[in-house]
Amino acid sequence: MEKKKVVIALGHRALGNTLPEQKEATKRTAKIIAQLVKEGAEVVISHSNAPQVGMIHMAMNEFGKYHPDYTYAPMSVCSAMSQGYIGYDLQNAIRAELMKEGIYKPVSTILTQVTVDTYDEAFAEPVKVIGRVLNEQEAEEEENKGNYVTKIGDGYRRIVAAPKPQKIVEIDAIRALLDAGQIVIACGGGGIPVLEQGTELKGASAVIEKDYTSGRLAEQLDADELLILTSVEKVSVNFHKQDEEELGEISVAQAKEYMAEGQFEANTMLPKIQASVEFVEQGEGKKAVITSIDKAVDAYLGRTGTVIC
Ligand SMILES: Nc1ncnc2c1ncn2[C@@H]1O[C@H](COP(=O)(O)OP(=O)(O)O)[C@@H](O)[C@H]1O
Ligand SMILES: NC(=O)OP(=O)(O)O
Repeated sequence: MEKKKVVIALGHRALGNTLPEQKEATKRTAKIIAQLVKEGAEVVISHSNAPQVGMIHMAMNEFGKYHPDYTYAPMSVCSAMSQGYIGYDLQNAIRAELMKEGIYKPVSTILTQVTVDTYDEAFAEPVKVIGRVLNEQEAEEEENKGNYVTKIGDGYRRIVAAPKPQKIVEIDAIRALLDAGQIVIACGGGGIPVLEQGTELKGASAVIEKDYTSGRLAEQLDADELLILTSVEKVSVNFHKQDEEELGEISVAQAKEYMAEGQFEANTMLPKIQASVEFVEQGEGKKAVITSIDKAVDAYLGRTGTVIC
């Protein structure tokens, strides 16, 4: 059995949107992670957090209404809470599945901070959708608080800045655990965004795109593979058009051509392709795979998914 160092990026489908959904979804996801471990994958897991961070932010602000000395809950604090909440469900579910398989491996969640650039242009143009669908009145209330919203379909969603990840502050701790044969959940929700100010790290009002951070994590751990688990088995060109075509194995050059043609939707598929390309360009033999959570094991074994290498 081939041992491979794999960074797994879990999307919405692997986690669900609400508390009960997350409890169930993480159990299903944990079974898949345990299968990957059985197949020889040494895994570090990162994950989405947009629904959860939005929910936490809303709950914190609701709580504040009843406390006169309450201050606005910073997005960075909500990101930290989302890492703890998702990590808690995920690490327990993975631990249980590994035990069922007779595998002993400690599983832990590392609260991970990721630096961003104060001058990142993303701060001027919020695009990252978080939280649940809002009605018109709720959207107006958010705007009155100084938050941003966008109309999607019949409703509204909150949007925040999504600056690019720079340094993963806790990378040495993540690497030490991985090297010790342990399973690590890290960089959840793209990492808690922080600004470096001298010796201090100051929380930034943003949510980092987890696909970009996952790519950065895979680079810094010198992983063999970046496995992005989303809701489609394969990436398509001409997506949702009559001549839609699913992609199997493509080269970095092909991926770049498709990106230049605008084949991938910004803020959903484009970050996955971009992160894959940047990771694969790091060195000989690196591979990025994009597939659905349900097909993860097949894709890991080379039987499906869109592979960029
Ligand atoms: N070219 C494309 N090929 C396949 N899926 C695409 C494409 N462009 C956009 N998508 C959409 O991207 C979605 C995955 O992105 P997103 O929901 O942000 O993922 P996740 O939460 O899993 O990270 C798919 O469900 C699909 O609807
Ligand atoms: N932080 C992040 O990228 O979350 P989503 O994948 O849920 O948008």
